[in-house]
Amino acid sequence: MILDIRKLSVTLSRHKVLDDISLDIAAGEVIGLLGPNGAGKSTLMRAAAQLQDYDGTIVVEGRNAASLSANAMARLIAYLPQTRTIGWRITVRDLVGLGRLPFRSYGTSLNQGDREAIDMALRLTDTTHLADRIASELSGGEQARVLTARAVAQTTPLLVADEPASGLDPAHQILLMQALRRLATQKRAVLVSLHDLTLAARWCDRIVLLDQGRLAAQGRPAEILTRERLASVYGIQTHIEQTESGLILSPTGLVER
Ligand SMILES: Nc1ncnc2c1ncn2[C@@H]1O[C@H](COP(=O)(O)OP(=O)(O)OP(=O)(O)O)[C@@H](O)[C@H]1O
Repeated sequence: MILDIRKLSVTLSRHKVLDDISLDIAAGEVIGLLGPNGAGKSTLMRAAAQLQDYDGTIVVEGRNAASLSANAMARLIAYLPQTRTIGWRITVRDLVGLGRLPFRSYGTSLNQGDREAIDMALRLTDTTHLADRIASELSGGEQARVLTARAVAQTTPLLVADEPASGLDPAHQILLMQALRRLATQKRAVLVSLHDLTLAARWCDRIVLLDQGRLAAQGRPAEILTRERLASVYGIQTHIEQTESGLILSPTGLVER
């Protein structure tokens, strides 16, 4: 098991933001973390990356995450936060290269393995042609892809990505999901939060659905993303169609409450 979360609870300003969440992620899996705004997705991801205090246990690759050093954690989990604005003048290649820091001793230069990881991350995110540009001068979607590349370059067993598809054009959304699928191999896995139901249904092995800090359901996309459940969790009416390329889910309106 790559990630094992047991009885995770988080309380912020006396408000229980996550309540008794248990889930595990095996090697090879892409897990889609879904739920309405405020459901607790970012909080769960931040807790998994040890950026958030919590109650419960989080085990990464058999090791209790709470007892790991920051550097050891950075070799196990790459975390892509939701906010993705680049505030400094740095080239794209140098920024993506920051993903290699956990593997380098202070003051040493990039080795062949580092350069290969950076090139792979640039390729997977379709940012190779941007490598020599100043990252802060890129468009919003380009900056988002570059920051995804930085996390990919970390080559960790687990990638935790908070809404990496937001702001991307449709082609780059598909490229991103293909890249996440490619990253999930026998040794690696991905936890990704998404608001696009079709992307989640088509590209994720499993959906974990949060609702008001609780685990509403988890399982295969077709089992979880049903009209009834989407109505009760998101308050939407949804047109669902099974096509040759997979499930398509289009929200068509709001449920009258
Ligand atoms: N510091 C804080 N103090 C109090 N409540 C907080 C704090 N940070 C977050 N929250 C609350 O925790 C809940 C979960 O927030 P979180 O960001 O995890 O949701 P989310 O599912 O990622 O939402 P979104 O889809 O909007 O990104 C929200 O109700 C939010 O208002």
